[in-house]
Amino acid sequence: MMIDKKITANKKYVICNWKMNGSVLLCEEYCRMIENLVSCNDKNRIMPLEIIVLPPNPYINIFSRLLDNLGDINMQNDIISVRVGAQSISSVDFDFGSYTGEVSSKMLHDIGCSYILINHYESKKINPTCNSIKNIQIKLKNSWKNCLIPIVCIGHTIEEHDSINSVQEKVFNEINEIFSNFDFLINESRKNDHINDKTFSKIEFLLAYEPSFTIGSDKLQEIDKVDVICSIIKDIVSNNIESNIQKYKFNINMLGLIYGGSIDQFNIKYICNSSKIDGFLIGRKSLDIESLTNICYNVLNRLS
Ligand SMILES: O=C(CO)COP(=O)(O)O
Repeated sequence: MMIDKKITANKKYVICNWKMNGSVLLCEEYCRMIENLVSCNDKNRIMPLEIIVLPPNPYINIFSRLLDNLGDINMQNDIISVRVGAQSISSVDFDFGSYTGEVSSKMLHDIGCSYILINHYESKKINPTCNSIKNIQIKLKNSWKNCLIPIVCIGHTIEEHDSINSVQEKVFNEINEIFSNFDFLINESRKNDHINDKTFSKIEFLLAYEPSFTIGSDKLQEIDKVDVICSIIKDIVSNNIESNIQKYKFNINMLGLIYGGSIDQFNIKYICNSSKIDGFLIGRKSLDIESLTNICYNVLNRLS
């Protein structure tokens, strides 16, 4: 497998997955943190940082409104931008209807979400049926249809982790399964009344590599291994789905590869040095403003 250094996103990401945590107070604290980050940031940096916040659904709108109140924060400083997303969408293949308890991607787009987390290990554990490959593909299609950018999680278990070959096989199979039917998904996603070839010229997604045994465990995977696996993943994407998606103006050089699992304010200093990683998916430490600020500073200072 060749390591392709070209495949690097043109910005860096810190993705804050609150999981089933948060409060109005946390929304307010986040806004203060963002103000501080922007005001302290060196405006001459070349690599922009996008902070993506994924609160539980009841807080999405509150957080977005508080963010709006900050004014032109994203304009003042091209280097740091903030976007909001959701942690899950329904696998029901409709925008509206009698589906008690379900939330569609159309609704999430309506309240200002830009991103949607798909195929997260914890969601799969809690609700395997709703996260079958068929349902993941429905979620992908409906995200694109409603202009949401999917953050697609992939990973492997501790048993598979012991051999690079089994990791490679697992991530290869998972990526290929999820992105099989690509033509069909894209064509279906374009059936939205408001979207046609002119307005919907680009397919975007982020891939998040999260080994399941590192999630919530305080065990960061060895950085050398993360580097190797991230290279393998970028190779798999470029070898297997790039040709399929070129016609949809998907730019492989823009693919963001995100790493997640027990990132904190200490280990970020090391893992930040990886040239293969375009950003981080953070769980517990995204709830701790001091740690998160520290993580953001490290990403701003190290990744380039
Ligand atoms: O699952 C994760 C982010 O989506 C990682 O969670 P932790 O950072 O708490 O390990």
